[in-house]
Amino acid sequence: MIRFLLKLVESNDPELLRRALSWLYGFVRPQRRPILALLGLSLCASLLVLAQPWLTKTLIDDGLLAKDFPMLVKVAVAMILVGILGTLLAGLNRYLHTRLSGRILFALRDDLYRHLQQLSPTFFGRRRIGDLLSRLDGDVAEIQRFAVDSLFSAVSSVIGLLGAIGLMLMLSWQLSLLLALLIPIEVVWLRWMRRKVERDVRQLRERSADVSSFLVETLPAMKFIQAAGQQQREARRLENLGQGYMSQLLKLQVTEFFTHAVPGTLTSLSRACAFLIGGYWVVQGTWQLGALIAFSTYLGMAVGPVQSLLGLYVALQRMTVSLGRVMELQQEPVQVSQPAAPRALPEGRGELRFEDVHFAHEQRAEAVLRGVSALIPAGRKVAISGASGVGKSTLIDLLQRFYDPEQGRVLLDGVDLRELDLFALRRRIAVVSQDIVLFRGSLADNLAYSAPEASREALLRVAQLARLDGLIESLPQGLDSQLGERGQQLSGGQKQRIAIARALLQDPLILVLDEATSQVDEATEREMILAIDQLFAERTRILISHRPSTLAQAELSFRLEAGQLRQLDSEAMNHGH
Ligand SMILES: Nc1ncnc2c1ncn2[C@@H]1O[C@H](COP(=O)(O)OP(=O)(O)OP(=O)(O)O)[C@@H](O)[C@H]1O
Repeated sequence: MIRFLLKLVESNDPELLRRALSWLYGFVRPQRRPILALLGLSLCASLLVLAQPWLTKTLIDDGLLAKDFPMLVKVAVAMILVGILGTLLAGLNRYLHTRLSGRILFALRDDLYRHLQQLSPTFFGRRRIGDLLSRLDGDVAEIQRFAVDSLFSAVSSVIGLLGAIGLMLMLSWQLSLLLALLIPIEVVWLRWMRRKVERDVRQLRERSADVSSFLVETLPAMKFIQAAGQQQREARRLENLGQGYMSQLLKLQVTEFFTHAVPGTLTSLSRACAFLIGGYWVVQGTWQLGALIAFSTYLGMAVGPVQSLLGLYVALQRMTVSLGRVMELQQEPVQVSQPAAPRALPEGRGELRFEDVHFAHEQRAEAVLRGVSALIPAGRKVAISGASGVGKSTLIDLLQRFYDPEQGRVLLDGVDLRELDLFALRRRIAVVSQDIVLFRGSLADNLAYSAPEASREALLRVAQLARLDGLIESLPQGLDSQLGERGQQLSGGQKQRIAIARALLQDPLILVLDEATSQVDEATEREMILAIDQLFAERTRILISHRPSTLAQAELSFRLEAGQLRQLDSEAMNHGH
């Protein structure tokens, strides 16, 4: 099957297409039995459809024209039964078909989403969310439509075509020669139009991704846009994007119109020919009226499948475009993955060692970390300072294995992070960073995000440690109050305190506060850090801040400068930075 499809599609990269098709086949394969059952049903439905014109012919020639009333009644009853059975089968087919295609669609999307879940922040930084959305949504649906719908459409078309041709030959082989003229012309035409359709479809998908990207970017930033007074500009941008989409859509409509119009016109012409020639024979008395009517119906029925088979050819191109876009995501390499034989976290207390760590972000000329070597002893409170953009957060990203060092290693209690169980590692390193993620849901849900099993008491305790009691009291339903989209109704400091409480609940081995208290007043910050120190006296704590008062509380101080981490002696600490 895959080899057959590969032959049909001319691709610039047959190897990629082969991989894409076998990826796709992986989702169709588990559904073999429902597919076979449905194919059986489709076969019955197609045969019933083929039976109708033959019954009409019998009704006219053997009943009406032969003036045989009992025959007329028999054929009429048969027609009613065939009609009812056909309707029932169509309904059942539709239901089972929707169920099958839904299953395949969700399996495809789940697989893709799981893959995206393993990709690095660099990938998400590079990609527009709207574009990802349109690939996960529109393109995946397009593939699923093809994988399921086209299969059935192909089968019923082939049966319809062969059945119709067979019956036409039985009625009149001479008139059937019309098909020998009609079908090749259609095939040549549709093959020629194929490339244009493919190109237009890809462009349309890209225009549609532009619109979703625009909405995804601007809706959350509405307050900023209003404050900057740029509503007009954004409205105009949407208008332009809409026009871009519209003109591409119209272009595709025109291309598709011509793709179908030529075969459609040819069909009407050949049916007219059949009526002229066949009609002449009926008038001459060499052919029966019922046979002529049945023939012309079969001619229409034969051309339909040819069109839909060739339409499938166009749909196949469309699907290849979508498959290409989806495969781009599916093939995106996972930079950081779970080791083949992950080691459990060592029993130590959280000693960190950086050994000659080098790291450069993708597409940046200069490395941010150029030989970082440092020992962060277990159970200590350590400050890391450094100019903005020098790479402090990047260092923490390496600690959580969002990236791996290009050279050198990071060790936790003497074990290279790359050997450890990735999930256990991330679970035991809690990082409160500058970007705080809050989901729609209650305050309690948000606090317990990384530790969903946490008890109510534990939630209240961490909330108190993070000085959230005031906020909880002021909310109408306390811990169970809804936070709203991305916590927009909260102050910056409140969001930071929620993030800290959430990290505490994770019971980390290493707690990193990366500018985590920058929006909290100094007195509250001191209280919180004191509370954390009491709770985690034995754990490693890393504070990253630009605020001297925060840094002054640390037992050890490091400064990141020129890609290297330097330990400051206490004198340097006292003189500030
Ligand atoms: N995903 C990324 N892709 C490319 N470059 C990046 C990426 N993330 C960060 N950088 C770059 O790496 C450098 C270090 O960034 P990082 O966020 O680690 O700095 P920082 O010291 O934490 O800064 P700040 O104190 O302002 O938070 C910056 O020049 C930044 O532009």
